[in-house]
Amino acid sequence: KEKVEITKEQQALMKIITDAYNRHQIPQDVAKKLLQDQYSAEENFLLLTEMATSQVQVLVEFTKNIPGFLSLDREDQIALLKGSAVEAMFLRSAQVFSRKMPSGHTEVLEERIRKSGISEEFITPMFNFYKSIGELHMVQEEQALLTTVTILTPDRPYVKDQQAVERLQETMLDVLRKLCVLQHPQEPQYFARLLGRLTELRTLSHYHTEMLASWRMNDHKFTPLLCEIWDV
Ligand SMILES: N#Cc1ccccc1NC(=O)[C@H](C1CCCCC1)n1c(-c2ccc(Cl)cc2)nc2cc(F)c(F)cc21
Repeated sequence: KEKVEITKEQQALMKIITDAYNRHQIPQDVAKKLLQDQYSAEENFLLLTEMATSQVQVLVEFTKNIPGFLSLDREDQIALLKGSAVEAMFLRSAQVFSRKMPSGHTEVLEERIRKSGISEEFITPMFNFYKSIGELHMVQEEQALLTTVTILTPDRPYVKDQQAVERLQETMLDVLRKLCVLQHPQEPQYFARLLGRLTELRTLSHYHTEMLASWRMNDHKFTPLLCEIWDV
């Protein structure tokens, strides 16, 4: 049984990523808002576009703290941000949904989201993903590294130097793998399960354009930044 050990450099890398991840979170907590009041489909859609717009802004700030990201080709940096923004939003939403809440709150939150305006066909795959993320009981370092691994996906559209991105992603995957072994010693397949969620995340993110277009209301308005990032 090989002894898994996180090196000093990997420890430092994990701290940089986790601190940046915790620093760059959206201030107002949408879950609290949703638990407080019931909103119309229009108000919920506006709330979503506001959340998603500020999410993109904090994502840009977060990536500046990923060691090596700023050394990538500038156009590749943009391609990675554009290619991962929707997945990062669903990953963040899943982490918010999976947070420990007072009993009964998660059920209320789920109900409010079910009734928010999203069309029926997307509710099940979305909550299946949220619950599968919840079952992993990730520690914050794992959440931060998983988001980083998602951002550093080499095969996003328009990435020119895929090898450079691959090298960065492999560095992060190595730390994440060791962390999983150390955090979940009884579950040798935990790391594989974690990566399997990224496949589910990519599938869910393919629906996002339809999810927005089918929001139960007319005249969907988007911010200029979202028009850039979401193919709407
Ligand atoms: N959280 C969060 C979050 C953080 C950054 C960016 C977007 C976020 N998501 C959001 O705000 C939306 C709200 C927006 C108002 C109407 C109801 C959904 N959201 C989504 C959801 C994201 C996308 C798409 Cl197409 C459908 C749903 N899954 C959520 C799960 C949660 F538990 C949660 F509280 C909020 C959640």
